[in-house]
Amino acid sequence: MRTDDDRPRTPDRRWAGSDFQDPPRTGGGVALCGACHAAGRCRLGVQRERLDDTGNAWFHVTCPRDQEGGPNVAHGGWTAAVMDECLGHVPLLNRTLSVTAELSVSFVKPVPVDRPVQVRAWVDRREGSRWYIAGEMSLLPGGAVLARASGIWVARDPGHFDRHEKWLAQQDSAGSP
Ligand SMILES: CCCCCCCC(=O)SCCNC(=O)CCNC(=O)[C@H](O)C(C)(C)COP(=O)(O)OP(=O)(O)OC[C@H]1O[C@@H](n2cnc3c(N)ncnc32)[C@H](O)[C@@H]1OP(=O)(O)O
Repeated sequence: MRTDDDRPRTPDRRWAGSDFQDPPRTGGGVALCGACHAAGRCRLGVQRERLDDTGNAWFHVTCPRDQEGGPNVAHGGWTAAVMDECLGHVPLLNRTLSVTAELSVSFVKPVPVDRPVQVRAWVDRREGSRWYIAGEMSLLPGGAVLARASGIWVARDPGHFDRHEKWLAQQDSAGSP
């Protein structure tokens, strides 16, 4: 029986001609990834983003109720995903496609659901193709820190995803071990 996993992979036309450096954005300036592009909104709840003159990127985020973990607080996976998303947008805001190579998250306080929080992200340093990026999530108003994150993003050329598709096809044609 054929399953979803067996379906031949066809080129994804949504990205045709895209260099991935200038993705579609919402009215709030939020860069949309593949599935969020289709949904027309950031499904993680990032509502606004901007880069200021000093190199800080600012994000307004609200944890959706369907990401609740404990009562009225976010699942930790949501917090990690949002930090990945926001920190990873810093190269994009500088017109550079990159992918997450490493991510470390400190969960300082539970994050309330259905309540706006703020994420600030900045570049600590750059070495070769590596961007060392850090950030923190804080409560609004007041600014109490809820989470901190840091990681390494590696700049990629637009052929990154095509090369991955070819690599995947090679893995599939190699068969089971
Ligand atoms: C809006 C549309 C855009 C969508 C963007 C979406 C972004 C994402 O979703 S990211 C998703 C999660 N991340 C991923 O999928 C990444 C998966 N990993 C990879 O693709 C590869 O391991 C990758 C690219 C990180 C490194 O590949 P690799 O073949 O090792 O690259 P290579 O050319 O040898 O190394 C490149 C650089 O990365 C460094 N590097 C590689 N891996 C790591 C690592 N884990 N930690 C730190 N540095 C690393 C190398 O030292 C090298 O540095 P330099 O250029 O300064 O010499």
